[in-house]
Amino acid sequence: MVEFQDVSVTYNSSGVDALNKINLKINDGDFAFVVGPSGAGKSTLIKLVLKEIDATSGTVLVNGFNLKKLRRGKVPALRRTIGVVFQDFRLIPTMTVYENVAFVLRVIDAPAKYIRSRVPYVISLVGLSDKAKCYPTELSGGEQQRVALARALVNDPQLIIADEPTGNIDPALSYEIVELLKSINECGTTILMVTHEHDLVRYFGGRIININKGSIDFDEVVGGAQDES
Ligand SMILES: Nc1ncnc2c1ncn2[C@@H]1O[C@H](COP(=O)(O)OP(=O)(O)OP(=O)(O)O)[C@@H](O)[C@H]1O
Repeated sequence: MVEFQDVSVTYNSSGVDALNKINLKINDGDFAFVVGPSGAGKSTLIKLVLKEIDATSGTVLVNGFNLKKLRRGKVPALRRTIGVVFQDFRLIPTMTVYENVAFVLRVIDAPAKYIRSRVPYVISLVGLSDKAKCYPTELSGGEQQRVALARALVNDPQLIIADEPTGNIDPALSYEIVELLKSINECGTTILMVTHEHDLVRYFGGRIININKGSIDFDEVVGGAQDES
């Protein structure tokens, strides 16, 4: 669950009011698109959820943590409840698909036996079992993003944040990535997807949160074009 109560962010360095008294609630199991023009405050919102920055005022609650009260030492515990997928994949080029995904579990000292069963399972969920031994450079952009998704999923997070996940891939493959996020969401994971791609949002529909100049000017569930066909 993600909840923003009257949250504002002013960046000291620029004096910019990036978010202005935002109120927002995303329940467990929701799927929401976050849209809005460049500079609207979308990345600021994501940085708050990950506690990369703190709110200037207001309260941010994420997966049972009150971020204002969360001490530095507890931030890794918060972040373990969240999987993040970035536009530029951020895979480790010297590691295979399997190793990229396993790495997340190794860092948190997961038992080797668990890693051996969990990693192939998650790789199969994203349809890449036959590529497990490949290196990122041997994969298409869409496949690399699937690996990034497997890596975000492997720790069984409550929430996945996908920050422009389709920004670097072929438009036709973008739909597959969102389908995959949808199927992950159907298994109970909350998904927050930031995107500039209006065609995708129109096609899938669902909850759309539009941020404009630091304020939410639209937060509604709309039907998608796919529902009409
Ligand atoms: N670290 C920072 N220091 C100072 N100002 C910042 C910083 N990060 C963002 N801003 C400003 O805050 C406002 C919101 O920026 P933000 O990055 O959240 O927008 P965005 O909606 O994610 O944009 P984009 O779609 O281009 O990524 C902008 O005016 C931006 O210039």
